[in-house]
Amino acid sequence: MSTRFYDNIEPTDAVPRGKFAAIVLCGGRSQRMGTDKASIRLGDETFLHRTCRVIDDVAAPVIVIANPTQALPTLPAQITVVLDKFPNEGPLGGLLTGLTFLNDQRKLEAAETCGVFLSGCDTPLVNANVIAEMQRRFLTLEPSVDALVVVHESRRQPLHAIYRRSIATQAAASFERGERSLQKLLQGLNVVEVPVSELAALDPDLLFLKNINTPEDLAAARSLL
Ligand SMILES: Nc1nc2c(ncn2[C@@H]2O[C@H](COP(=O)(O)OP(=O)(O)OP(=O)(O)O)[C@@H](O)[C@H]2O)c(=O)[nH]1
Repeated sequence: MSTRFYDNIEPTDAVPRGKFAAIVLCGGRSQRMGTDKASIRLGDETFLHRTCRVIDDVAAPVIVIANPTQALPTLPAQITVVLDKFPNEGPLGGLLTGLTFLNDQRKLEAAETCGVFLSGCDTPLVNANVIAEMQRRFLTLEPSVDALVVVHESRRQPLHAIYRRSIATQAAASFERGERSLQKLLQGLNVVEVPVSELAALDPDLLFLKNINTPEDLAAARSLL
């Protein structure tokens, strides 16, 4: 389906709370790290706590999709934990679990939600200003656009993206076809890309994209704090 680059626009007013929900994925095997990334500490907080705290500033509700066998660290009280329906099947199954939950839960503010920000828990230097800028842009897009995705070094970042709630159908179809890749899902969606250069003024070192997957990545991230 079509892809176009987003034309730069001026930021508008603050985005009303409740317009955007968020899904934070924290299952997975953490094989490269050798220990569950969700519970690793960065400064005073665990990865998962920090990620949720920052995203909670700009999205509600924030849903954590966890593996049923996972021992989760303490989280801010307002964060909802949902068990992954497809544990260890990868991020697409986690996204599908989260979207299904949001679409089913009428009690949640999600009824008014137009978009869902998706993140892993292993980018704990995520930046609320960057997400808010993406939200402002998302609100200006036509309803036919399914997702707004950051592009860094020519690669889409599906775990730093806003998806329309309605793409649960496409996510389910992709999953049922046996696909497990968010990149593959994006190929079938109407995507608007945000070149990372357009967000760099808000986070010049692009810390928001720093994926911490290995002990070496962790040492580098800790040296920044
Ligand atoms: N809920 C859920 N989250 C997942 C799953 N697989 C990966 N994630 C999360 O998605 C993000 C990206 O995961 P990856 O780094 O690609 O994989 P990983 O399993 O965490 O790590 P490796 O085993 O080292 O590849 C991380 O925040 C993971 O916690 C899954 O099956 N379910």
